[in-house]
Amino acid sequence: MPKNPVPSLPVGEEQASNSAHSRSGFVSLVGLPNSGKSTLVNAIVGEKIAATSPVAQTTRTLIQGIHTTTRGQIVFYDTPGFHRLSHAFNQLMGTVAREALLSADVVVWVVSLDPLPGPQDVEKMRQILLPALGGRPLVIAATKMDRAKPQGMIPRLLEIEKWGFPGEIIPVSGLKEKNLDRFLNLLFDLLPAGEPVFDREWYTSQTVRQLAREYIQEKIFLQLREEVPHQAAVLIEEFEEPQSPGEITRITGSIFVERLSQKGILIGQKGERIREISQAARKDIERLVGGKVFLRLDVRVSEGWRENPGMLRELGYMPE
Ligand SMILES: Nc1nc2c(ncn2[C@@H]2O[C@H](COP(=O)(O)OP(=O)(O)OP(=O)(O)O)[C@@H](O)[C@H]2O)c(=O)[nH]1
Repeated sequence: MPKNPVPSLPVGEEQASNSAHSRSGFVSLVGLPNSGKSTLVNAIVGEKIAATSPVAQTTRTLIQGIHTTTRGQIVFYDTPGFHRLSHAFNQLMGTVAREALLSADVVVWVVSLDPLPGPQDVEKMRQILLPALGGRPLVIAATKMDRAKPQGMIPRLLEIEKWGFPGEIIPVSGLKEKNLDRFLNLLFDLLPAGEPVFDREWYTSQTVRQLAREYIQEKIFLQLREEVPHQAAVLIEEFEEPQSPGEITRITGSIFVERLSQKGILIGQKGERIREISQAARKDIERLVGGKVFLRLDVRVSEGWRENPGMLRELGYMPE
C-alpha cells in the first residue's frame, strides 16, 4: 500500500438505506479523452486528485479516488481516455485503462452529453467495452448535463439508449456536482457486500508526491493548449517533507520536453511562463500540505522520451 495517504475531507451523506450490509469494491471510469472522467472523480472525493483541463489526454496514469460513506466504500479508478494508439506512450496509456477495466467490479462509461461522441467513437467504445465486461455491470454516466438544456438533454439520453449498451444511463455533472448522490447510490447497489479496503479517512491512495506531480502537469496543460503539453512530462526529483510543524516543504522537479523549441515555449519570455506554472502549482500543493512550499522546476530536453522505455519507467508511466 502506498505511503503518505492523504486524509479525507468529511464524506458525503447518501442515504444510509443499507448500512447494515456494507458494500465495497472497485469502479473503473473509462471513456474517450476529455469526456469528464477526472472532473467526476474529483467531485465525488471532494478534492483534486486528478488533473483536469480542456485539453484531451490530461490524465496519464491510473488514479485511485476513494469514497466512503455509511453504505460502504467505492474505490474509483480514473483512467487515461482511450485515444489513437499510434504512439508507444499512447499505447501504454491504453493498456493502463484496459487493465483498470478488467479489474473493476463495476465499469462506468463516462459519456459527454455536450458534445455527444460521434458514431466512430461509439463503435470504438463498443469494441473495447463489450468484450471486456464479461458479465460485470456497466453504468453509463452521461456527464456535463449542466451544458445540455432540459429540452435538449432528453433527446441526447434517448440517443445514448439507441446505441444499445447494457446498463443504466444516468445524467450527472462533475463540474456542477449534479445528481452525484443518485449515481453513487446506484454504484453501491451494484457492488458486492464487503468491508472497506482502505482506511475510512482516505480519499486517495496517491501520495503527496504523486499529487504534486499531477498538479504541475495540470498547470502545464492549462497554460499551453497546443501540442507542447502532450510532449511534456513531470518528474519530482526531490521531495523533502518538513521535519517539524511550520517548516517548509521543499520540492524540486524536472519537466521533460522532446525538443529545444518546446523548452523555450515552456520557459516563456524572461521565464514568465514557467514562473506562472510553478506559482499556480505551488498554491495547490500548499493547500494540500497545509503549509508553505518551495517549488523549483527545471525544463529539460529528452528527445523521444515517449518512445523510450527507460524514460517511461523513470517517469513512472511504466512499471519497474
Ligand atoms: N460544463 C461541464 N464541463 C465539464 C464537466 N465535466 C468536465 N468538464 C470539462 O471538460 C474538460 C475535460 O474534463 P476532464 O475531467 O479533464 O476529462 P477527462 O475525461 O478526465 O480527460 P482525459 O484526461 O483526456 O481522459 C474540462 O475542461 C472540464 O472542466 C461537467 O460536468 N460540466
